[in-house]
Amino acid sequence: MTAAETGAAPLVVVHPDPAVLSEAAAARLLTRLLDAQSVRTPVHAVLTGGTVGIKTLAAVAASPLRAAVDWSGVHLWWGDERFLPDGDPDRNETQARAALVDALVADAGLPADHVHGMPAPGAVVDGTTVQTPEQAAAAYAADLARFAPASVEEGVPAVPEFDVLLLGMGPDGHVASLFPGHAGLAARGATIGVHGSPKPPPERVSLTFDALHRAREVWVVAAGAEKAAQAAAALAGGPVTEVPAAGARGTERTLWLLDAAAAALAA
Ligand SMILES: O=C1O[C@H](COP(=O)(O)O)[C@@H](O)[C@H](O)[C@H]1O
Repeated sequence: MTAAETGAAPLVVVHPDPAVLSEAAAARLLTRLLDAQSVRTPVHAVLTGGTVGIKTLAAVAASPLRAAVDWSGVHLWWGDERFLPDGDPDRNETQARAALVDALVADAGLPADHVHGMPAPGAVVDGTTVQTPEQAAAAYAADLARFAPASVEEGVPAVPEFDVLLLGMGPDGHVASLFPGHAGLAARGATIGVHGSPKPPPERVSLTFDALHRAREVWVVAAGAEKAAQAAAALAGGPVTEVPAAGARGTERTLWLLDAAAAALAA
């Protein structure tokens, strides 16, 4: 089975513009966390970088509904990270912290140790200094494994069954840091170190498709005419080697949340 045939077929929701898209995605994310908390705790959410991803977090921060979530029972993860020093403004974590995460820790009861950022260069993890994307990826895989179900099938990576996993999509069709033509598209295990990213910075850390596919719900959020061709190609089924977003699938639901410009070429 190919990545594009794994999991739930995509459902597309189109919003008129990026502002409404971000507000709607934020409302949907809060509702998803609430619904998940009604059946289990803790719940696990995977955040994304990118334009709409960060705007969505800012909309969560501004929403009165965020008080309805029990943040003490939420774990936050990232789908990918730029391998840059801690606090660098181009890190997805830095942007997410500024938009939402730091405020949740400061005043909404989100425990600081529930914020699972991908290790930056120079971070010390279990006594070892992280110097390469591969070392960061291995450390992140170990953290993910702490929250995996007690038993997983052979070949399935030890990661939580994420309740919701957000992904932005680049104009080249990349999701997380899984880029067209890169060997990482076929990587096994939970995480990979990435070199030679066509979008700066060149070094990154990413979840693999195997890990993304452990999410109950995968949501691709994208806006703008420059995303339209790859959105249409992904929704038409790939191939994943050329359009990685085609492989973004959740076990229970795959949602594409687009603005009208990004959806313009989709059938
Ligand atoms: O580099 C990245 O880019 C994508 C998409 O970003 P956008 O600004 O074109 O929306 C993002 O999803 C990914 O997390 C990030 O590392």
